[in-house]
Formats: sequence, structure tokens, C-alpha cells
Amino acid sequence: MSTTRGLEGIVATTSSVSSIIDSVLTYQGYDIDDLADNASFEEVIYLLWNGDLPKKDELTQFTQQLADHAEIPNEIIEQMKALPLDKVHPMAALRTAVSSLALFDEQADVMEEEANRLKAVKIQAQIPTIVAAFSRLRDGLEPVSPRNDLSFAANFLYMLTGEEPDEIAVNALNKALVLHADHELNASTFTARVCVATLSDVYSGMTAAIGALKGPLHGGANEGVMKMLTEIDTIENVEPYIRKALDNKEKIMGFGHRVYKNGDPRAKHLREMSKRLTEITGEPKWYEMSVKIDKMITEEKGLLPNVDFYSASVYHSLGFAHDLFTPIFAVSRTSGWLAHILEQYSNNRLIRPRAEYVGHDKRSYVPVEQR
Ligand SMILES: CC(=O)SCCNC(=O)CCNC(=O)[C@H](O)C(C)(C)COP(=O)(O)OP(=O)(O)OC[C@H]1O[C@@H](n2cnc3c(N)ncnc32)[C@H](O)[C@@H]1OP(=O)(O)O
Ligand SMILES: O=C([O-])CC(=O)C(=O)O
Repeated sequence: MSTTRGLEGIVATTSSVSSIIDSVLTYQGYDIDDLADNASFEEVIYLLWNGDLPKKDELTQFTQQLADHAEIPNEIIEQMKALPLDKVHPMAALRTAVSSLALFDEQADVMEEEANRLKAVKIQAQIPTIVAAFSRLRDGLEPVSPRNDLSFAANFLYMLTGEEPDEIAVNALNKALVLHADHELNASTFTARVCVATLSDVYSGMTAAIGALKGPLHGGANEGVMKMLTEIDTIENVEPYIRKALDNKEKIMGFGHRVYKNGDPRAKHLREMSKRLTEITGEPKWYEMSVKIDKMITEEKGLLPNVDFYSASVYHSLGFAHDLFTPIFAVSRTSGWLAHILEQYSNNRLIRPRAEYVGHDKRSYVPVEQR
């Protein structure tokens, strides 16, 4: 048996949800550049789940369906209130809340396709409500109920702040959601597929995926980038800070990628958004520091920024708390996880690879007194 560390280069499934070919990312055949410039997040969710962009009436119906399911059970809010709110990371709270949602869905274990599709709508609609409610509760505020007359992005911002957001913020968040929606067999999506391939339920797959996204080598990197930017704080500090980190062989969050070796096609959109938004907020330093770090890491390590690097200054400019960055990634990636979960169910086989054994040779049990 031979092994490939981290399954690098292993093709583990077929999928028609998204593809990365020659560094070009497509969702159901549509180039991410095209979607980022034109599509609403609602259209992208529909596309990922159904294989085609919705017609006008299909989009109206789908958007309404999402809005109709955005409320979360009161028990979930009560459960969140009981958490040690000043200590809990919002990704941990989200993981627990999504697991708990299953307990209030009588159809949680019903495996028919129609029931699973309805669960997908509910989960996609409820995850932003959970993230916003948690954020408000820990700030000592009551959760804000979702509104059904706002777009997905606008409603999320509204539930976070209790105020109607401006168009610039809504468009920026919409674009970020589109850019993060799916990404072939990334670690969290693979996790979701492994989980549901045992014919476990959708909520279990989602809970597993959230756990995988949380890690700093994956979705957690966007929070790590902002931590680094905050520590650096000034443009003059970039050079000594990064030099020291590289000398200490530290990983620089937001750089490198398992698949993209010539650059992540999503990063240029986020870089442009970071430039524009930091100008609007009057804090161009976050963009300027990012560009300087980008230049240094590219020149010295040959590593390019991934989706998490410029999204940090984008989310900061949109006023999000830094530990909400990864949950916001999860709000978007939920659409991809659910598309892959539905695809896995539709053509399922248990996912069970092998391990090459490198442990002790065979030996015999020794009673405890003789060890
Ligand atoms: C949404 C996403 O998940 S995008 C990825 C988000 N994660 C990050 O930004 C965290 C930082 N980046 C990394 O840790 C990695 O680049 C990963 C996890 C994204 C990819 O990992 P792998 O494909 O396993 O690459 P691996 O970690 O083996 O890196 C290869 C070499 O480049 C180095 N390297 C890779 N990324 C970085 C980095 N960000 N900073 C410094 N060195 C790096 C490694 O140390 C390694 O060097 P070595 O060969 O001298 O040991
Ligand atoms: O594909 C990956 O390995 C990580 C990534 O960029 C993503 O999940 O968006």
C-alpha cells in the first residue's frame, strides 16, 4: 500500500457542483468571475442545488421559500443564552446550534429526497439567523427577527445590527457570499460527504462540516489574517513582523493553497473590494498593509494569497466582529455543503479508505502486574 499525505492529488469522488480546472473555478459550469460580477447569492444557491440558474418566477419562489424558513426555534435562542457567551467562539456556538436544530425538526431522519431538500432550505435560511442572534446575545442585545422583504445579504446585515443596511454593504456582502459558496472537495465539504455517506442525516453532515471549517488551516484563516493585521497595525511594522514570522518558520495566514499554485481566482475580487471599502471607511491602512504583506510573501516564499487573505480587511470594513469572519464564511459555504450532501445521497457509497499500518509488530498481552 502507498500513502499520499493529506490525500494530495487524490480524486475521491465525481461531482458536478463545482470544478477547479487550470486554476479556473466554476459553479455548475459558470465561471466564478462571471458570477461574482453579476449574480445574487440566492441565484447561486439555486444554481448549486439545481444545476441551472433560476428563471424569474423560480427565483421569486425560491427567495420566498428561504425567507419563510429564516426564523429559528425559540429553544435555540434559549440554548444560546445559556452558553458562557463571553468565552464561546461563535463557530463553536454555530456548530452546537446547527446540531440542535435537528432536535426540533421532526423530519431530521427522513431520508426521502424531498424531505432532504426542504431541510436544505431550512438550514440555509436559519444559519444566518443563528449567527446574527448569537452576535447580538453576547453583546447583551435581543435577537432581531428576519425580514422577508430583504435580500439574503441585506437580511443578514439587518439581523446583525437591527438597522437597514446601505447598498454598498449589501452588494459587498452579496459578492463575498457568492465567492465563498463552493469549492470542489475542500476539507469541510469532504467531511460533510464522508459523514452523510454513512446515510447519517443532513444536520449531522452540516455539524461535521462546520467543525472542519473552523480550523485555522481552512476557514479559520480569515480570522487569523485579521489578528495578524491588528498586531502589525502600521505599514512600517509589516516588514519586521513578517520577517520575524518567516524566520521563525511560522505559517502566514491567508497564503498558500493545496490546489491553486498560480493564485486563487477569488482573491483578486476580494483585493479590489478591500481597496474600495477601506477607502470608504477611511481606513486604507488595512488594504495597504495587506498589499505589502502580499508582496513580501509572494517574493520571498512564492506563495500567493488565498480567499481568506483579503476577505479579512473586507469583513473588517463591513464592521463585522473579527471572530464572526469564519461564521460568515460558513453562512455562504452552507450552500455548497448542502449541494454536495444532496449529490452524495443521490449516488451514495460509503466512503472508507485504508490506512497503511506503521505501528508495533504483533505482540502478546502482558498482565498488568508483569508490565
Ligand atoms: C478557505 C481555505 O481553506 S484557503 C486556505 C486557508 N488556510 C490558510 O491560509 C493557512 C495558511 N496556509 C497553509 O497552512 C497551507 O498553505 C494550506 C493548509 C492552505 C495548504 O497546505 P498544504 O497543501 O498541505 O501545503 P504545505 O503546508 O505542505 O506547504 C508546502 C510548503 O509551503 C509552506 N507554506 C505553505 N503555506 C504557507 C504559509 N501560509 N506560510 C508560510 N509557509 C507556508 C509550508 O511550510 C511548506 O514548506 P516546507 O515544504 O518547507 O515544509
Ligand atoms: O479548497 C480548499 O482546499 C480550501 C478553499 O479554498 C475553500 O474551501 O474555499
